[in-house]
Amino acid sequence: MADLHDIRYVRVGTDRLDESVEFAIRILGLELVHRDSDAAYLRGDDRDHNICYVKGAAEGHVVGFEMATGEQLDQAAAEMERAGIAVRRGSAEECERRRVRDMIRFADPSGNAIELVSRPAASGRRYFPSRAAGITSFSHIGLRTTDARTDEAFWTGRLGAKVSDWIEDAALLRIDGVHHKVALFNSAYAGVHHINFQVGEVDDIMRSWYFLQEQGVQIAFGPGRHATSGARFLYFYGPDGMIYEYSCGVRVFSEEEERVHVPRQFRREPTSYCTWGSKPDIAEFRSEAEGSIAHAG
Ligand SMILES: CC(C)c1ccc(C(=O)O)c(O)c1O
Ligand SMILES: [Fe+2]
Repeated sequence: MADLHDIRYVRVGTDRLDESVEFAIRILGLELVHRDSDAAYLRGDDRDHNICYVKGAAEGHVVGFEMATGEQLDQAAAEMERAGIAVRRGSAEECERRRVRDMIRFADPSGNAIELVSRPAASGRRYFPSRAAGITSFSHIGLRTTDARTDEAFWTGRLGAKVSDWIEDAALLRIDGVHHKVALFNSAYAGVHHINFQVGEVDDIMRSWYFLQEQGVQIAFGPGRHATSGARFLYFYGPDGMIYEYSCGVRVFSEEEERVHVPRQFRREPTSYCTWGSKPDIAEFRSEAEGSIAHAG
C-alpha cells in the first residue's frame, strides 16, 4: 500500500488562463512564481508551487501527492500495476513541468487523475503573498466522486489514506495528522471541487469575507464552522466555477489521538456541514432531494 507523504499540487486546465492567474493573484492572494505561454505556477506557502493553471480546459484537473522517497514511488507503481491499475510513468518533460524528479500517473475509480511524485522542488525563497489574505499553507482538496464507497476503498486500500469522518457516505480522508487532505464530494462527474488554503485565524476569514463581497466575488458557503474538522471556513467561486476555500483551525490529531480515533458518521444535513447555520450556494447541494441540506433549517 502506498504511503502518501503530503498533498503537493493541483493542476487546473483552463481556457481562461489569464483570468485564472489574475484571480489567484488579486483575489486569492497567491504569489506568482513562474509564468510561460502555456502555464502559470502559484503558491500560498514556501513550496515551489501549489497550483499550476495549464492552458486548455481539456487538460482537466490533476492532484499531485509527494512520496517520501523514489523507492516508495517505484513500489507504489509496482503494487498498483499488480492490482491491474493502469499506471503511466511521467516523461522527463512532464517531470520538468511539475518541478519533480520522478512521477507516476493513474486514475481513481471515478476517473480523477492522480499523480504521485518524488523529490519535488523545494524553494529557497519564502512565500510572498500578493494580498494580505493570511494564507499559511495549501492544505486539502475537495475531490468529486461519482461513487463515494468505491473511491473510499481505493484511497484507503491502495493509497493508505484513513477515514477521519463521513458525511453520509462521503469520506474525509487523512494521510497524516491533519484531519483531511482529501474531502470526497458526491458529484455526477470527476474533478477537483475545491482547493483549500489554510489561513492564520478567524479574523482572516472575516476580513476576506468583506473583501470578496466588495470585489463582487460570489460566495459559495460561509463564513461557517465545519462540524467535522472544527475548521472555520469560507468558500468562494473563481473562474471556470472552481471553488476556493479559506479555513483555519483544522483538527490535527496527535499520534495517540490518531491511534484511538474512530471515524464519526455525520448525517447529510445542514449542521453536519456548518455548525453556525450558513447555507451553501453550491449546485450539488441545491440539486439535493427536497428536504435535505439546501432546505432544512
Ligand atoms: C463540504 C465539504 C466536502 C467539506 C466538509 C467538511 C470539511 C471540514 O471538515 O473541514 C471540509 O473542509 C469540506 O470541504
Ligand atoms: Fe474543504
